[in-house]
Amino acid sequence: MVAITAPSSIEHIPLVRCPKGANAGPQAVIPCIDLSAPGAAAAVADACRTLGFFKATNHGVPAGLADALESSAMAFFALPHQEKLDMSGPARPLGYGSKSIGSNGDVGWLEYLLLSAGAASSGGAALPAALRAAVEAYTGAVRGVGCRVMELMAEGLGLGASEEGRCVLRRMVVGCEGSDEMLRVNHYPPCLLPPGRDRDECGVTGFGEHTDPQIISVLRSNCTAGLQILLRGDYSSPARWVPVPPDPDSFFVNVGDSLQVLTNGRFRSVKHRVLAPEGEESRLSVIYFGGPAASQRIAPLEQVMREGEQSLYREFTWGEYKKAAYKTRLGDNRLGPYELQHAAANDEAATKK
Ligand SMILES: O=C(O)CCC(=O)C(=O)O
Ligand SMILES: [Fe+2]
Repeated sequence: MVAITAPSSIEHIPLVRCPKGANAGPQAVIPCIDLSAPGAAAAVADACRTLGFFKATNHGVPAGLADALESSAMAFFALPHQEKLDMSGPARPLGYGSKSIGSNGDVGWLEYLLLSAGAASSGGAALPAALRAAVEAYTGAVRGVGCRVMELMAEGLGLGASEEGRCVLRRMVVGCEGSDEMLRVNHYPPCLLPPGRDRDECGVTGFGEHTDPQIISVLRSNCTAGLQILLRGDYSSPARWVPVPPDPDSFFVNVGDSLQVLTNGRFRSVKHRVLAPEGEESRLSVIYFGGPAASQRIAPLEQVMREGEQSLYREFTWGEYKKAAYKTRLGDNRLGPYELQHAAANDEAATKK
């Protein structure tokens, strides 16, 4: 990625270009899972193993909740810069941020609000009343989707026989004292690169590539495209970025790094990024991040481990991981320092069975 000069018609910030990569190779099919269908748990587990990402339909959240949040968020983002800052404070990390993501030099073509979303949270107390009310109502509903998804994940991992097993993931996030739920509202204004040789091949980075560190993320956006996920490569094909067609009526679920560790690598966190919109319309996305309490130990769940299987990760607490994540760049492999070299031994043990 290369920093370039912004066109004079838009505010002068360092733009980061990235190859669009969207048209190379066949279109990827994003798994689309009806959360209320009989085979949902198996389909969720399959999507989490292969892509770490899927689209969830039949989720039961009334469209009005997302619409209300979208319109009150757009009204907020239309306010003068200083007013937005005064109302929510600068993102440290919670608050209003513009163009810079985190404190380590990552930039993107967006502005955002990052709010604590715990059941007892008073995040965003000084925000406009309509926005606060919309955030609260939406958070309650999307938390419900997260709960359903985490139960299906557990069931798909084979833990559904007992109440304890089925709820093991959900209970780390919802109804657990001190859990770390957050809501992020991202606004990407349109941004067209100046005419040039490679405008067709390159876009402007809205949100640079990364994995989400939590257990799960549940995303909903308006109709404006931009989100892409990285399809992992294998011996026969290289990794490639594929666009995720927007669908405001559905939610998109990401496996986060912590879930990758909790499942000892069975579920894989998905690398994703956003390209800034090039048409007339802004992209507005809202992401619910389900993270556990700071003291929660993140290590493979005993119930998922086969006999003799070794952990692929050195264990950590969510508090430690989050602190370490804030010190890294967006695109860094944050799990790297925790990886242990047991994959080959586990593969061998599995084939002997
Ligand atoms: O805005 C989007 O569509 C995705 C943003 C994202 O990945 C994030 O906020 O973690
Ligand atoms: Fe993300």
